Amino acid sequence: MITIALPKGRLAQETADFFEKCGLLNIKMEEDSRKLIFIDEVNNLRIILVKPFDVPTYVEYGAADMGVVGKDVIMEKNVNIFEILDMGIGRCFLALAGVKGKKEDFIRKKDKVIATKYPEVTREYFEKINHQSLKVIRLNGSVELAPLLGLADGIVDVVETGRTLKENGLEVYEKLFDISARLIINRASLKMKKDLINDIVERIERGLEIEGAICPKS
Ligand SMILES: Nc1ncnc2c1ncn2[C@@H]1O[C@H](COP(=O)(O)OP(=O)(O)OP(=O)(O)O)[C@@H](O)[C@H]1O
Ligand SMILES: O=P(O)(O)OC[C@H]1O[C@H](OP(=O)(O)OP(=O)(O)O)[C@H](O)[C@@H]1O
Repeated sequence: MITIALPKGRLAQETADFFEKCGLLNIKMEEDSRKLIFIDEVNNLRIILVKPFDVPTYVEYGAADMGVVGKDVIMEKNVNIFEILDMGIGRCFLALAGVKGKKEDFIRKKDKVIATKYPEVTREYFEKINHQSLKVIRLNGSVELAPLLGLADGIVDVVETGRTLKENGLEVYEKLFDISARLIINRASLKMKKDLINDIVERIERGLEIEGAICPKS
């Protein structure tokens, strides 16, 4: 049996629909259900629902053989997993943003404070551009409030339509990375359950109508 960790939240429905389309989900997951674990006897699959930031943890430790998670989370958590496929869903981008019209002030400021759900990605980015004095404040959501209330000079956050930034008087200063949901695999499972995993990956690839990017043969 293969255990797949799917993210609760905004990616949940799209991922479940996609798996269904690939013939990989022969069970009904009621939207208002509180169940976190589902068995698909037909496909010999166990589906677990976890918080997006916990998907890589379940996969890294082998509690799940595979999982679906945003590239933003993979970058932030820096876990030892195998990222096999871009599923092309949950498209958005990570951006550095701040108060509209204040980008030049932001650039000139020496001791910058950035609020974000992605402290690691943020530190790495500012290191890469050789910015010396940075304070990162970790928030869990509504990050756009931080520059408005003087908590931070800017934010690093996910942008999809740009509506949240716009409605709060902010703008993108710099686009950092394109994001989409990825299929990730536990490294041991990749070896021990190679055939079962290859079968799932192939079905997903067929669903994506792409070729290549299959499990390494070793
Ligand atoms: N507009 C968007 N805002 C945030 N994430 C998005 C958006 N569009 C796509 N995504 C992707 O969806 C994933 C899950 O987003 P979601 O908002 O459900 O999780 P979360 O904010 O990490 O969870 P929680 O609300 O529990 O903190 C993100 O990691 C990202 O890859
Ligand atoms: O560009 P947009 O289409 O407006 O989407 C981006 C917004 O969506 C996410 O927030 P979410 O709704 O997950 O709420 P949160 O602030 O609690 O993270 C993200 O953190 C942005 O705030």
